[in-house]
Amino acid sequence: MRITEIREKTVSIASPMANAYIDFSKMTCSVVAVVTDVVRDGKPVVGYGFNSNGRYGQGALMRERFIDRVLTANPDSLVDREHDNLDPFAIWKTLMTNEKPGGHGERSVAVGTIDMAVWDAVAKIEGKPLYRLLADRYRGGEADDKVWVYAAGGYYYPGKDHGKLQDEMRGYLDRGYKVVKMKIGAASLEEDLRRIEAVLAVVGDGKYLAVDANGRFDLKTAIAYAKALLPYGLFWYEEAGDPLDYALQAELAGHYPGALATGENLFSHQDARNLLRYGGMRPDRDWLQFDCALSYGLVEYMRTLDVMKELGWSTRRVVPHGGHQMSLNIAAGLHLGGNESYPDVFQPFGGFADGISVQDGYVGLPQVPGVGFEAKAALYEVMRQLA
Ligand SMILES: O=C([O-])CC(=O)C(=O)O
Ligand SMILES: [Mg+2]
Repeated sequence: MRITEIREKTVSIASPMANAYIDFSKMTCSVVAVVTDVVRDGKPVVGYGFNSNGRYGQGALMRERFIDRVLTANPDSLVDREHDNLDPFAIWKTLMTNEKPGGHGERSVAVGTIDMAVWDAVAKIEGKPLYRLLADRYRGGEADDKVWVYAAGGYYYPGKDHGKLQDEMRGYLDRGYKVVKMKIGAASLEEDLRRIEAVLAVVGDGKYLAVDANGRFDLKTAIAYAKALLPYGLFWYEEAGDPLDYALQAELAGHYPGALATGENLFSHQDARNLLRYGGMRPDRDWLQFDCALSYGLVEYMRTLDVMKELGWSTRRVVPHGGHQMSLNIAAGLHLGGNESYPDVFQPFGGFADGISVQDGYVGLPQVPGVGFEAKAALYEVMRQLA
């Protein structure tokens, strides 16, 4: 049993929208295919992955370092004998040969994307949906059969007025979502409050609305927003300041008794541990948003979940960033609190399997082997072209 080839390509996920920090006019992501010599249903098993959004494609790193390490390793060293399958942990270790500690980012995206494709292949070889495999191996067989999801959008677009923002949010509620998320921080506080009130007029109550500042604010601005947001009783207030500014995050918590969320731009279990040690995050109300696709994949994600456990956090406090099916599988299989969803943006990568609707804010998973990419036709069309 061996990996015969790893292919990658960069695809565009460009759109005119912006959050408080970047616009997406040139955004790309990597798509990866891990081709194996294992045959199922008369065809070689191919695992697929992609790297979520926001960090651009990482094909150069894959081509220059990572793919070769796997293809030149002794194939027997990458096999999991106990399960007669590929070994994602051994492959991860091979990928990370001669990589120094620290400095997580870019390479964590390259590795996370390949790792996703490896797990997709592993679940296909085992003939199970990935979430089922994860529950069987790591949670005594107990999987969640549906996952809480919220609809993320509410971006700034040229010419987008409050009416269009309201239409967008109404569209999410019509499709079964209960909680929606919108961007803040690219307008003045006064204008953002008007946008928030426009959305509240649609969703009905602050508990159905989360807001995301994408790391834009300094401490003073973060606190000014905190004071203004508090009376709305929002679902969460996300990424107020720089993702690595744990002192800001901790100080902010002292001014905001409501729920805070952050973590999508932390790419290792060490960075996650620093957030939990020094960021003042509260395990009884706050939310963590680590995204495996950006942060060295599921192998590293399990280390992050271990760190959380050591520091007194339930896995149910994690709702990953990225709106992808990989995190949906991890959520269902490893008992996370939910998952982000992009019903409209980042297509065809946003959203979940075709024909599975969101009901009362929960979504089910397709019963196909692997991550479920084959059950999302528009996405599979992009992936299929690779292998
Ligand atoms: O706008 C982005 O970069 C995506 C983001 O923060 C989120 O989905 O929470
Ligand atoms: Mg965010």
